[in-house]
Amino acid sequence: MTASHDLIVLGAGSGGLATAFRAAQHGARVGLLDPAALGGTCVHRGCVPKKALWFAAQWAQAQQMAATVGFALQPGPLDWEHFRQLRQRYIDAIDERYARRLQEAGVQLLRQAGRLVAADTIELGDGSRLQAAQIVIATGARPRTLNLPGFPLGMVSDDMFALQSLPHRAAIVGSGYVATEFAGMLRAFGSEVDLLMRERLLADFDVELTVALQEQMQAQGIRIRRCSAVQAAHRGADGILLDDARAGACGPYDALLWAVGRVPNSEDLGLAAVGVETDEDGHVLTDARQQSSVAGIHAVGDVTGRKALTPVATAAGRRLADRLFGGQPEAPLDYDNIPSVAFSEPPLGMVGLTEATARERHGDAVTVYRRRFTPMQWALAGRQEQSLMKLVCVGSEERVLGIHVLGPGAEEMLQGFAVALTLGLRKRDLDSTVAIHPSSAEELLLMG
Ligand SMILES: Cc1cc2nc3c(=O)[nH]c(=O)nc-3n(C[C@H](O)[C@H](O)[C@H](O)COP(=O)(O)OP(=O)(O)OC[C@H]3O[C@@H](n4cnc5c(N)ncnc54)[C@H](O)[C@@H]3O)c2cc1C
Ligand SMILES: NC(=O)c1ccc[n+]([C@@H]2O[C@H](COP(=O)([O-])OP(=O)(O)OC[C@H]3O[C@@H](n4cnc5c(N)ncnc54)[C@H](O)[C@@H]3O)[C@@H](O)[C@H]2O)c1
Repeated sequence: MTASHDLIVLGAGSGGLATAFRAAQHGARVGLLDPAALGGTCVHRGCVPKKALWFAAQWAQAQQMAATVGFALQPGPLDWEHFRQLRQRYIDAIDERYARRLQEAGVQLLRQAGRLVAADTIELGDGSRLQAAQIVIATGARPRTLNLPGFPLGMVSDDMFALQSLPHRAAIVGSGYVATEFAGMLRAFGSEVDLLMRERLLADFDVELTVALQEQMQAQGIRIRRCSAVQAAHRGADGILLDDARAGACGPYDALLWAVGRVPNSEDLGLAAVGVETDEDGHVLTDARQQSSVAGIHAVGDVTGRKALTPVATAAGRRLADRLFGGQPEAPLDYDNIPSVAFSEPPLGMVGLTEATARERHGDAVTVYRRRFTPMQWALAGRQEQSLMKLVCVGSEERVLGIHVLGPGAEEMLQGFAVALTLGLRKRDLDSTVAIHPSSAEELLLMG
C-alpha cells in the first residue's frame, strides 16, 4: 500500500487540530479523523461552554454589586435556556470556522473514528485504510465514572452543559478544577451547593491561596465537606441522597455532579497490538518530544496524561509538527512554567512553582513575598474579601519561580507575567517596572 498521507491525526480536538494545521502549513499531506464535532472537549464540553457560564456567573454577581452601589435594578435570575441557546450559537460558529479553515489549509477531514492496525496504517470505521509514515494520537479524555451504587443518578461535566434549568440544591463530588468551577458558578446563580472533597481543593495550586479560596467559597455559602468518602447515591422522596462514610448521610439534592477526574480515550485504538505503551490508566506514554514507544507514532494532549489543558495540547502539537515537517530543532515543552487559571469565584491563577515545590527543590534559598488587599471594586460594593498575591523567588538574584494570584482579574493578569517569568524574570525587574494605577496587577510590582 502506498502512503495516502504524510501525517494522519486521530482526533480533531485542541491537540489534533493544532498538529494538523501546523503540519499542513509546512506542506505535509494531512488526514484528520474525528467522528464528532470539530474542536473536541474544549469547544463542546470544556473551556468554551464553561467560560460562557462563568461570564454569566460574573454578570449575576455584577448585578448584585451594581444594585449595592446605587443602580436602580432588581437582580434577577438567568433565563437558563435563552443563555444556553446563545452559547450554542457561539460554539456552532467555532465548529463551522474550523471546517472552513481545514479546507483552506488542504487538510483532508474524515468524519470517522480510526484505529491502528500497523505502525503506519489506520483503519477507519467503514473498514477502509489510510497509510502514513507519521501518526499522531490526539483522542483526548472523558469524565471518569465510579463503580459505586447509584452513580448513574448523578451527572458528569459533559451533562452540565445540557442542563435545562438551574438545580436548586446541588451536590458536587470532587475538589479539582471542574468541582471548584461549577461550585462557584452554581452558587453565583443562586443554587445551594454542597462540595464533597476527598482531597484538598485544587491540589496543584499553592496551598496558601487554595485555603484563602476555600474560605471565600464558604463565606459565599458553599458548604464544604472535607475528607469526604461518598460510597453510594440513591433516590429519596425529596431528591438524591448520598451515603458518605465520613460525613454521614447528605442531601436531598436536585442534582449531583461527579467531578472525579478524567480517563484517556485510548482503549479502542489498537495500541497494544502495534506495541504502543500506555500507563496503568491508559495514557499513551511519550517522551519530551511527544514520541511514543513506537517510531512514527506520537501523542499529544489529554491522552498523554500530561497537564490536561488546551494550550498545552496545542503547543505540543505545533512543536511536534514543526519538528516532523518544518525542519525545526527540538524544543521540548517546559511543563514547569505553564500558566493555569481555575475559573473559581474568585479566579485563582498560577504560573511556575508553588512555594512547597520551590522549597523541595531549593530549600532555604527560597524567598516569598505576599500581598493581601481588598480590590477597589469590591470595597466600593461593600465586599470584605481580599485578593491574595504571592511571589516565590530563589537565590540572591531573586529569580521568580512562581507567581500566584487569587482575586478578580487573575484570569487576564497572569498571561503577561507568565511571559516575563519564562524569560527569566527577577524580583528587581518587577521593582523597576512602572505600575499601572489604580489596578490590582500593580500589587505584584509593589511587594517587599
Ligand atoms: C469542564 C471542562 C472545562 C475545561 N476548562 C478548561 C479551561 O478553562 N482551560 C483549559 O486550558 N483547559 C480546560 N479544560 C481542558 C481541555 O478541554 C482539554 O485539555 C483539551 O480539550 C484537550 O484537548 P485534546 O486535543 O487532547 O482532546 P479533546 O479535545 O478531548 O479531543 C479529542 C478528540 O478525539 C476524538 N476521538 C476520540 N477517539 C477517536 C478515534 N478513535 N478516532 C478519531 N478521533 C477520535 C474525539 O471525538 C475528540 O473530538 C477543560 C476540560 C473540561 C472537561
Ligand atoms: N480552568 C481550567 O483550566 C480547567 C477547568 C476544568 C478542567 N481542566 C482540566 O481538566 C482536568 C480534569 O478536571 P477534573 O476536575 O475532572 O479533574 P482533577 O484531576 O482536577 O480533579 C479530580 C478530583 O477528583 C477527586 N476524586 C478522584 N476520585 C475520587 C473519588 N473516588 N471520590 C471522590 N473524589 C475523587 C480528586 O480528589 C480530585 O479532586 C483538570 O486536571 C484540568 O487539567 C482545566
